[in-house]
Amino acid sequence: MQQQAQIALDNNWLQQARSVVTGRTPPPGFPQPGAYIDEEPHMRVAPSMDAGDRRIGATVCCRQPLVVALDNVLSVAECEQLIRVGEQKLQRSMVLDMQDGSEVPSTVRTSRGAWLPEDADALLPIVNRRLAQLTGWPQENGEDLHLLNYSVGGEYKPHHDYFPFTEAGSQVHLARGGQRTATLIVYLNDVEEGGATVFPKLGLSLQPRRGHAVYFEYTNSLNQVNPLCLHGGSPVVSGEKWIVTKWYHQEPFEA
Ligand SMILES: O=C(O)CCC(=O)C(=O)O
Ligand SMILES: [Fe+2]
Repeated sequence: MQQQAQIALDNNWLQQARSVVTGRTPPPGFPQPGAYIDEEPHMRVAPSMDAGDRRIGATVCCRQPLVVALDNVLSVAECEQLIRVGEQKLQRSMVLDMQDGSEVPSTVRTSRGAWLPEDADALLPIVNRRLAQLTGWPQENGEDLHLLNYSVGGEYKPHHDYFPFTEAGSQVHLARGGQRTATLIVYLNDVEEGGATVFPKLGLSLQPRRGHAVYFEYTNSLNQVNPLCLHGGSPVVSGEKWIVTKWYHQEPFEA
């Protein structure tokens, strides 16, 4: 009896949620009570995927939420070139202040970062096109690639890439293309020791390998976000770590 009432409540909520969802993006800040509802993943995963100018191998690490390990995303020369393009511009990494949405120096993220705008180098349009084809997200829904460099001890403590709907500071970011939906992290070098990308709630850990990548999805069509996608970059023990991250949004992203 108790259980039936619960189901009726959930269905009712789902109905309400669907009725407000018009087109692809629900109203900004639409509150999402209840558990995350799994949907068909956005990325069409196959063991060997056509990314336009090369084939990329994919291994599903987790189905719900979708986490995929990818190999051969960038060549050795491309990894080196992306580091060269961005290394002059590296700055101490920032995080969002959840009160006002401004960027503040982070203790959660001890790394240096730089944005790689599309016009920074002839390689960027090639890579952006390839990643869009691979993931199925329109290229314009992606932010510019973001380069990160961690030295020994550098880490990115477990966090979510989405903007919490309830935080005032998220609103300015949600206004630029809606919620983030998916993340692709490409490893630009092998890390001697440490530096794995970890998903503590999924029991997953991926060791950086040059040219390989990890991709994951965390927002559904009801505008809910999946807390199981908590992830972080564990501390580098020896060597250093270079990555580029691509964040995709529900709608075209306005820089
Ligand atoms: O360094 C990592 O492995 C994780 C990076 C990350 O979470 C991000 O760039 O959003
Ligand atoms: Fe992240």
